[in-house]
Amino acid sequence: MAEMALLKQRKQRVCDMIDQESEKLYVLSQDIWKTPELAYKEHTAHQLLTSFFSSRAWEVQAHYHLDTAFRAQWTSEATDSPCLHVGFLCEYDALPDIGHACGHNLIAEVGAAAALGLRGALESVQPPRQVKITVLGTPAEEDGGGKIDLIKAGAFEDMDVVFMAHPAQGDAAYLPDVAIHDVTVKYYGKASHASAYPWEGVNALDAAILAYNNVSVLRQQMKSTWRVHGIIKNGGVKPNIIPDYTELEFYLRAPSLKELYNLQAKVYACFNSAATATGCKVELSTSSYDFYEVLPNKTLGSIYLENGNQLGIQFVSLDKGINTMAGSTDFGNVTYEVPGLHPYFYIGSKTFNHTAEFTEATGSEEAQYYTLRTAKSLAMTALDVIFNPDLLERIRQDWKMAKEMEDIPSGIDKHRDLNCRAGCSSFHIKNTTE
Ligand SMILES: NCCC[C@H](NC(=O)CCN)C(=O)O
Repeated sequence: MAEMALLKQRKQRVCDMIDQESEKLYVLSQDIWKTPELAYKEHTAHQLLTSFFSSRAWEVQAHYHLDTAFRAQWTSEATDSPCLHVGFLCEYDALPDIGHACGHNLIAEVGAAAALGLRGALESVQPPRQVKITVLGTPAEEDGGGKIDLIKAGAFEDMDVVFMAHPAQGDAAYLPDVAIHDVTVKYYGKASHASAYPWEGVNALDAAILAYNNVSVLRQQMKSTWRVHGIIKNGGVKPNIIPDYTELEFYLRAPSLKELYNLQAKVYACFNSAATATGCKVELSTSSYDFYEVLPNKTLGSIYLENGNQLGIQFVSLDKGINTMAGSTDFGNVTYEVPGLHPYFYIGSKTFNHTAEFTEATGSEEAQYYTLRTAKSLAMTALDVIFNPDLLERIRQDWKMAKEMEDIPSGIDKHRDLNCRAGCSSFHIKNTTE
């Protein structure tokens, strides 16, 4: 009974610490929200977050493998037992034109608040083993995949468990974030006067339209859980010039890597056949890593649900509440490296991510109560793992089983791009410091 009372006291300490910092945390997320920055260009957010942690006696490494990534660390007193390493991730990239329409300013705030709360609890009571808390600033989730750059740089190597949380229309401990492959399709034809001698031209717009329509007819044979969506970024310059260049961008998604690979081959056939039919050349390329699906972890999810319920969170079940089909996130790749938890949290608005209305909601004061409540639930979950060694073993078992369920097609290098196997002509990642 004493142990339970003690744990309850520590969890209260987490909440008290976060409440004490609520003002500063709100200013932090507001300052990020007010200066929306795109993937790999989050210079202001990087500066705000590194200053935030430096001023609170964390060991901070700015420009950590990426110009706009950082690492902030704190370690408790050494004990005879092996150190337990907990990670909290901060995202802070915005979307073009509509700013923080996915609430990454709040993701950063949740990560920072949870880390402060956990440290506060551990400073007030000696944990049974040494604990290292790492806050990782992970840029470029919406475009590129900064977490994957950091995986390749070894940033997750000795972590035992990692947490983050994402704003949504309700609270869910887990949503099936799916695997995604981004591809840019370029068609090269031959210009000619469209009226005087069109027969001399090779029409790149015809190729683009055919490609789009090929995908449209493919849909009848696609699984209901597959997604393919795209835009025509360049369709030509003048009606009287046969377009000699067109460009499209597509996202392909599937619940697992294996299915994504299958879907990719079908969609690439749509792109390539449009080139054949029109006589154009085609180039398929990507500037983003493939994101893997988020592996669920039953044990972490159930501890989080328990802590969230204690704080009054009304979780929605997968089949009733918020959309059972989520988007994608590079946190999925992280869950292949280390057991992780990526819940979704209500911010006081039923509007949808990636809309101007959601941008307004993520910058509102009303979002603060829900944001800090989520941070408290995450930190309390980490506390349970620290003070109950059996949980860590169960978490690891869940993780091993989840990974075994997903047999990545052989020959695919982890975190390499699937393009290497499916005829993509080039693969380049922007703005890394290496
Ligand atoms: N090119 C990757 C797009 C990722 C994007 N992620 C989300 O919306 C999740 C929340 N940021 C997506 O379209 O799923």
